Amino acid sequence: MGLILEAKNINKHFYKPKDFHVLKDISFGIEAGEFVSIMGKSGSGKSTLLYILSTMDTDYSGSLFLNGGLITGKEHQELSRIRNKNIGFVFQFHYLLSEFSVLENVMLPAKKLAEKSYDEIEHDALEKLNMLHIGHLATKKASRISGGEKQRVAIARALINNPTILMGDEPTGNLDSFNAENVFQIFKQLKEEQALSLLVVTHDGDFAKRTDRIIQMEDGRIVHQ
Ligand SMILES: Nc1ncnc2c1ncn2[C@@H]1O[C@H](COP(=O)(O)OP(=O)(O)OP(=O)(O)O)[C@@H](O)[C@H]1O
Repeated sequence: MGLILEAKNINKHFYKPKDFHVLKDISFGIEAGEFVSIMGKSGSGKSTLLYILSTMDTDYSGSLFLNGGLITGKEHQELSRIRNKNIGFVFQFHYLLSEFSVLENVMLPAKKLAEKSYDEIEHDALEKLNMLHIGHLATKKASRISGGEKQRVAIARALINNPTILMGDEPTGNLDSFNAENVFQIFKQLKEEQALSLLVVTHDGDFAKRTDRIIQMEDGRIVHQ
């Protein structure tokens, strides 16, 4: 199968307070339907890499390809559209808008993309919520649901534009073991039933060892995969 995401010779420096070569010649690819985790000690560069791969950080050298097309060098607006359409992202913290309903939160990225009517987007959002077994929460305010439910809403929001890859930066980091397992099972199901590609930074060895491949980072390099 083809590569969904490919990084070639990614290097990144931080220049303040002094020159720090944080990512050192990172090259790897993710195949369609692959579930990959990134592990490594604190400070090894995992989040920095993930923000480049998710196109949120453009300050690096090297090349990034998404679905075979070169992403590196695209201007801001086009990049933002490519990201919104193709990449779902789940953070450690859910970042839901607390005064909005669950349904409105999930609909937001699709409204921004503006490719469908309001009714279609609402229908899609309910479908995602039902798939994650939280359809009954649709009209509740985001501030009124539990932590585990909030993370599932965040996943539904990340899926609303039917991305080709879902990325997560410690998506289970704030959750108790029950809810963390729930999130893992959702990711596994997305891979198995929808052939979604997943890339997740995690400190949780139990989570990582059940993914297809672990990318081990050390001091800004991939040392094992
Ligand atoms: N904006 C920045 N300016 C300078 N240095 C930074 C900046 N952001 C991160 N760093 C440094 O880059 C290195 C890698 O950071 P990064 O957050 O990618 O690590 P990580 O492996 O994700 O760590 P953790 O597991 O603790 O989240 C660290 O040494 C960090 O201090």
